[in-house]
Amino acid sequence: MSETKEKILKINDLDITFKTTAGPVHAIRGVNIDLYKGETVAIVGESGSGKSVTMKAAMGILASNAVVDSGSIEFTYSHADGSKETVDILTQDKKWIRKHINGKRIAMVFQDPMTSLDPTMTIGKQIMEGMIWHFKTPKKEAWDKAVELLKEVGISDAEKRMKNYPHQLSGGMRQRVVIAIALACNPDLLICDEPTTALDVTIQAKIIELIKKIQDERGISVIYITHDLGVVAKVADYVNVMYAGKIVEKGTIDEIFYDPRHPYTWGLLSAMPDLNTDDHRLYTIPGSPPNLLHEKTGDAFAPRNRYALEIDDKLEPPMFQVSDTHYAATWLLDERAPKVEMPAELKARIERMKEEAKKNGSEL
Ligand SMILES: Nc1ncnc2c1ncn2[C@@H]1O[C@H](COP(=O)(O)OP(=O)(O)OP(=O)(O)O)[C@@H](O)[C@H]1O
Repeated sequence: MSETKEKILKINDLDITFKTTAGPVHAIRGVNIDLYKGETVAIVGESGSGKSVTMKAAMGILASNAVVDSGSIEFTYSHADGSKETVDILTQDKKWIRKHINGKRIAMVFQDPMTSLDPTMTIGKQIMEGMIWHFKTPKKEAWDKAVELLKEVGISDAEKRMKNYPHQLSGGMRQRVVIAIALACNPDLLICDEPTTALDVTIQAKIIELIKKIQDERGISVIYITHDLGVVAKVADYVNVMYAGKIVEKGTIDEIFYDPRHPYTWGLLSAMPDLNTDDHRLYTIPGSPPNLLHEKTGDAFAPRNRYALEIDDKLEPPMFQVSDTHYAATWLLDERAPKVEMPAELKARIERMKEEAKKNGSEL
């Protein structure tokens, strides 16, 4: 990538605790993420790892019991005249964010289109709404733009579809409408939270392709939140693996898939369905994610880690650098650690993935 990359989002040392009646829940612990124009970053991890809270913080829509202990979220967006402005989302009030950022500069596509669509409103109206509210676009112009957007997301008979209600469309079509709504105000950043989980496999692939195509054409940046590494492989330039509120490994897509260093990433990769073999016995990472109400000393992953060292119970591992772009928080990377290799089955699987990629002439 060139040196002139334009930074869109910089999440800096983010730390968030939720106040609950049972005590403080330390949900986000020192998260750093950088995102550049036109690139895609994936955040992957099991349920409860902190993916959604991180993204809600970036959109300024944290729950009212959230306390930001430290950090900043610098978002750079473009004005209509092309000029740029950078704000720290965490210091802006909610009203300002609703007016200037949400749905306008940062748009979101959620897992289930039915929850983001209003069942009582035609899809045309729902696409026009943001343009009219944020930009005071005249109705006729908003209508024409909405029809264009429906065509852009691959909906035929767009004029007719404008008058349909969500229940008159299939699941895949509804998600296309949600994408059209997200694009209506020409955002700089699209956040996709498990956008294909509720859809069947062939539709999933089509929606992923659509998001990619739109991203290329419009040069927008995308953050994918998912627990599905299969999706990550298809979409991401960079991957952040989260565990118990912390990024435990980050790297380019090739580094994470071909040279993973954290035992948790090994577990996630081993648990990925492998379409290239007949072996359908799926590996699962033993145990379950920690209860963040009870903070543990040392590495939060240690109780589930068959490669844990003695130090893991005492001291949290720092981020060890593997390359300019690749980091992992595991004591296994300390020079004093015994030499531990990833499981042999995973190694074999990675070799198969490489072979497959070579055959298809793609990077992954
Ligand atoms: N309002 C809240 N009050 C208390 N705890 C919360 C609140 N919101 C989130 N949490 C906690 O923060 C942690 C991270 O949650 P988060 O929703 O970000 O996980 P996730 O990785 O997005 O999971 P999923 O894949 O299930 O969406 C969890 O332990 C969750 O229980």
